[in-house]
Amino acid sequence: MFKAKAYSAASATSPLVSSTIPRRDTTERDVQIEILFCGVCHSDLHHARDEWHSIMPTVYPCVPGHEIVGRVTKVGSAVTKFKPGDLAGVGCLVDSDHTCPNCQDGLEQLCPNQTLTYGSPDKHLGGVTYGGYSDSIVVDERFVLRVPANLDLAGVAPLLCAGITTYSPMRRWGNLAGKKVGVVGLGGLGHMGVKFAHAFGAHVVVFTTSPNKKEDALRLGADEVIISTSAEDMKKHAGTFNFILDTIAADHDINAYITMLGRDGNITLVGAPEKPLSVSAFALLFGRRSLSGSIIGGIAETQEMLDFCGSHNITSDVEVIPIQRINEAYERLLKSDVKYRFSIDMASLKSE
Ligand SMILES: NC(=O)c1ccc[n+]([C@@H]2O[C@H](COP(=O)([O-])OP(=O)(O)OC[C@H]3O[C@@H](n4cnc5c(N)ncnc54)[C@H](O)[C@@H]3O)[C@@H](O)[C@H]2O)c1
Repeated sequence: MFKAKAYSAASATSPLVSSTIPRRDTTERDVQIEILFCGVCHSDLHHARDEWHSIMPTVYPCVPGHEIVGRVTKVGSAVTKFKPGDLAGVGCLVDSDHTCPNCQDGLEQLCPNQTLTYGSPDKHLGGVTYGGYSDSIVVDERFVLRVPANLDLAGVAPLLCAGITTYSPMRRWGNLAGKKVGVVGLGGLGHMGVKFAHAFGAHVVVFTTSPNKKEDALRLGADEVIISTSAEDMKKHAGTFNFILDTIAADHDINAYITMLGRDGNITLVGAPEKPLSVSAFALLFGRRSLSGSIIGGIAETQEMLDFCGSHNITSDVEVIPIQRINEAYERLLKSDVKYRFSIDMASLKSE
């Protein structure tokens, strides 16, 4: 075991502060990574403030962060995929049972015995797992991703969660080329959804409550923008979408978006608001529409997404911050005041 530097929260109402955490020594299959950048996902904030208490209560102290990119510093004797000096990525998962039907199908994100990067029981050290707001992490090589060398690393980090979370459901819903695809909420996930839908050849429409995001949405790859507070705008597009990705982090009227779908259209929820949403049966019945959920993606698919980003030159639009500004970043995230993801430069932790 060794000590790593990290930022942790001691309770749902305390700020994140500088601390030290234990990390395990590399075992046979492990890769030790010096973390260079870690994205700030809205899930980090939900977790740090225990907003998902009824589903998965937070154990304190907690260290969030599951959009990790770094450089390998050490590998165990049985590691074959990585060597010291390689770039490496880690997303939301660091282990699974490898034997359940979901794992067998490469869907580790659905494994009932998965280990999340933060907040899961730590099989090695006891306590819970600690995430990427830290200078290092030790992970089983099966959960470590190869990072394309041509991409900006600060912008790569968010691909490990925001990227795969939006890529996976769009891939699952088939060939989107020429289809009318909506993205609801232009935040960290939403802006990646726009980039992927555009790269897949869809006609991309962004729903946003903020008229000032219109220009950005078009720059990111949207073909049209709907200001969702305009009843007239919404009415014009009702019943015309093939697929909609809903990334909203807070309570909202999902029926307004369900009725945007055409026949057999699907709306997939990736946003995870604290409170249940109210769904109108009639909005689904008319048009034989469907509502689904999706959570990150499997490891093979995450690698596929990173390789796709490498060949299409796709990264997240980031504002790079030092770790010392993380609490302020959370407040700004709540006000949608970030274009479009904070990425923490972990070199800032060296001075702690
Ligand atoms: N399903 C998954 O695997 C997965 C993975 C990562 C994050 N998430 C969840 O997805 C959600 C979004 O995460 P993010 O990191 O993109 O957050 P974010 O804060 O960057 O973006 C959320 C967006 O929702 C918009 N929004 C908030 N309230 C709204 C409202 N009432 N009406 C319309 N728009 C509204 C905000 O303006 C913002 O653009 C969070 O709940 C997060 O926990 C889910």
